[in-house]
Amino acid sequence: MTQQAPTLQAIKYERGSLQVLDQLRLPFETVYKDVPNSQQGHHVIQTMKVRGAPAIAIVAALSLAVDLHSSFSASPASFPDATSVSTFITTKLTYLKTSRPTAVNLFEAAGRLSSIVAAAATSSPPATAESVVNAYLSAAEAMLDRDIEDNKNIGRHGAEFILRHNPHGGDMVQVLTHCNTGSLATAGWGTALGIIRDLHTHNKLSHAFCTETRPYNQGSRLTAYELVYEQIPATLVCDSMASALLKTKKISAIIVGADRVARNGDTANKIGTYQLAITAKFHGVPFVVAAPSTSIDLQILTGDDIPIEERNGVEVVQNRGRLMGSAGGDGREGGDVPMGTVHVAAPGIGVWNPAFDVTPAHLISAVVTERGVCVKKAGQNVFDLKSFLA
Ligand SMILES: CSC[C@H]1O[C@H](OP(=O)(O)O)[C@H](O)[C@@H]1O
Repeated sequence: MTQQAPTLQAIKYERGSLQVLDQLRLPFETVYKDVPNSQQGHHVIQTMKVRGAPAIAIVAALSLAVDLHSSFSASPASFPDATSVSTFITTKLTYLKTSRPTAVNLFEAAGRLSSIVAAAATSSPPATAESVVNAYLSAAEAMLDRDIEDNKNIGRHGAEFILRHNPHGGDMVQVLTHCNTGSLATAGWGTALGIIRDLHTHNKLSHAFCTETRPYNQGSRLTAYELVYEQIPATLVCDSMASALLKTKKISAIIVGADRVARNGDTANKIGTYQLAITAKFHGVPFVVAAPSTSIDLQILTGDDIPIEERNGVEVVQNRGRLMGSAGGDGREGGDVPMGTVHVAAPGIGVWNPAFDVTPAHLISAVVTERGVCVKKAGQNVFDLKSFLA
């Protein structure tokens, strides 16, 4: 077994304090940004200083935890009873849910935390403001360890599946992944990248390929950073190289994350995922979606109903990186764009910038969760995730 290097930490939390690694500044600068309240939580999520479906939910919940802890500590009189606390929490959760629309984890967490708070506020013996505050803090804080535990299980289940379904045989695999699904998208270890970590830890990974993942470059800036940091054998490819890679290299599987999986298995994930699934099908390569069960939205029957975030076109026409020969970055401190942003497109051109696309279930080989691997029944083109999660 390969010695596990410490994985990067996107989120630093202790009661009363939250910091997030500013991912707009990676891989060139490691800067942690304080998140003292829900408004800043909304900001760091919306500007993608922190991103990744699980991380979005966790940072939203913990930004409210810090907000609630400091507000209650500073002025207990502002919270005369349990109802005043639950109203504060519900209002802030409603606001945090407006930060980004596609990743269902944020909405699942908000719903679950609201239920916990409502139960605490109506419990007997009669609830107090403090008892409801503590109920929220405990539930929000538990998300950190739970996410890491889920990701370790996803890694184990996914690695077993990929080794068992390697189209090239043998006990070592080469895989391709898209976007960033590692410690920078979660509380730690990661989902699709967690599978890669598990394979590497057990000496079953001969090589990992990652796409740059235009336009935000989660692959070249974040996944490549994680892989290099942990000395996992890896190669960066342009998004446009994926089909040529599958044609010329013995790729055992394509592994991706998910922002929202519909009940039938249709999956919304980073833009570019759909075309990877198409080329995987063409080349007979297993296409594996890795996500915690909190990314599965049983309320949505098919991918047609998944809201797809469209982001500002500036993210397409401006490239991110370090200006060569510069002191590093564009000189703006704490801006909402990555360091060294340069304009790379003809001024005046129109831009379409959907942040996600939907991969239909019939192109997906398996949905790997912390509970195990869901596959389609023989002859079926869709998954039955409701039964799988029952
Ligand atoms: C485990 S992260 C899941 C998912 O989130 C990423 O999107 P974004 O970077 O815009 O937050 C990407 O789609 C990942 O696959």
